[in-house]
Amino acid sequence: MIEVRNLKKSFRVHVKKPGLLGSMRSLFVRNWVEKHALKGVSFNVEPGEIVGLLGANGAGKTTLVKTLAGIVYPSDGDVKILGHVPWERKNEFRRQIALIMGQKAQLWWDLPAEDCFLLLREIYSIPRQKFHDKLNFLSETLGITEQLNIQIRRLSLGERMKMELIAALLHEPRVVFLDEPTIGLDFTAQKAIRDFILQYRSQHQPAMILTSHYMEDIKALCKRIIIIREGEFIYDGPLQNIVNTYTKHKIVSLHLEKEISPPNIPHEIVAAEPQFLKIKIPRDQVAPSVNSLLQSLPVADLTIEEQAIEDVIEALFRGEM
Ligand SMILES: Nc1ncnc2c1ncn2[C@@H]1O[C@H](COP(=O)(O)OP(=O)(O)OP(=O)(O)O)[C@@H](O)[C@H]1O
Repeated sequence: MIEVRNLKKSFRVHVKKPGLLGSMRSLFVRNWVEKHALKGVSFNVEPGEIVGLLGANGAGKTTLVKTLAGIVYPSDGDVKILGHVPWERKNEFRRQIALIMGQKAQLWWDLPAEDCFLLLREIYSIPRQKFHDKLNFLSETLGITEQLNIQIRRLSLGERMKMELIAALLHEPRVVFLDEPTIGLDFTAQKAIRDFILQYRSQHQPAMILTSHYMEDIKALCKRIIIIREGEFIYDGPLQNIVNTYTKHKIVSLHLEKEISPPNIPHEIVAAEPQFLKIKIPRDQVAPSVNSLLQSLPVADLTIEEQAIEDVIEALFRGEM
C-alpha cells in the first residue's frame, strides 16, 4: 500500500550571524545552508500494518509523514501510495488517505463538530445513510455523542482530538498517517484513542504510520517500528526484537538468605548490598551462570531482567548504540 524508495528531502535554510550587525549584514549578504531532513529512506507498509515511526526531535518524522501525505515535495526518490504519487495530489489519492496531526487543529474552529462532519460528507460524497450510521458508530465508540453540537473551539483537548479522528476516518481511508495523535491528552483519553485506532484497523485493514513520543502508544499499537536518526533509518523491524538486537547483557538480581561479602565471579556486579546482588551477565551465558550462582550462593529469590525497551530506544536516538 505504501512503497517508498530512496526518498530524500533537503531544505534550504537561511542562516544569519547573531545580533543587530548580523541582521544588517543579512539584508545584503544571504548565507544559505542545505538541511538534509531525509537522506534516502526506503520501506514498504502492508494493509493492516501500524508502523511506529520513532526519533528524537528534528530527526525527520514529520517531514517523512508530510511527504507521504503529499504536502511536502521531495528532493529525490519515489513514493507510491495505493499506486499514486502523493505530491500529484490527485482526488482519487486524497479520498483514500487521512492525515491526523495532534498538534494542529484541522476542523473548522467556529463550527460545531456535527456541521464540520456534514461539510466533510459533501466533500467526500458519502451517501447520507452510510454517513449517519458511521457517525453514530464513531461518536458512540469514542463517547462524545453529547458534544457533537458544541463549537470545536469550546471542546476540551481530548474531545477535540476525538472529533479530529472522526473527521479523518469518516470517509474510511485506506492509508492513515497519525502524527502524535495523543499529545497532551490524559490517560483515559489516550487509551480511548488507542482502542479506537485498533478497532478501525481490525475493521478496515488500512496501512498506518504512527509517530508518537509516548512509548505506551507504540507498545499498544505497533508490532513494527522504524527508528529515524538525522534523516536516516537506523532500525526497521519488530518492536520486540529491539532489545535482543541492541543489548548484549541481561541483569540478574539475587536476594540472599543471609549476609555475604561480594563473591568472586567473572561478571560485572552493578549493585551489592549485604543480602542483595545485581549482576550484568552476557545474554549467551545467562543459563550456565545462573545455575552456578544458585549452587554457590544462598539464594532466596532471583529475577532476570531485560534492559527496558524505552532505555534502548532512547540510547539509539542519542547514537549511543
Ligand atoms: N520548512 C522547513 N524549512 C527548513 N527546515 C525544516 C523545515 N521543516 C523541517 N525542517 C528541518 O528538518 C529537520 C527535520 O524536521 P522534522 O519536523 O521532520 O523533525 P521531527 O522528527 O518531526 O521532529 P519533532 O519530533 O520535533 O516534531 C529539522 O532539523 C527541521 O529543522
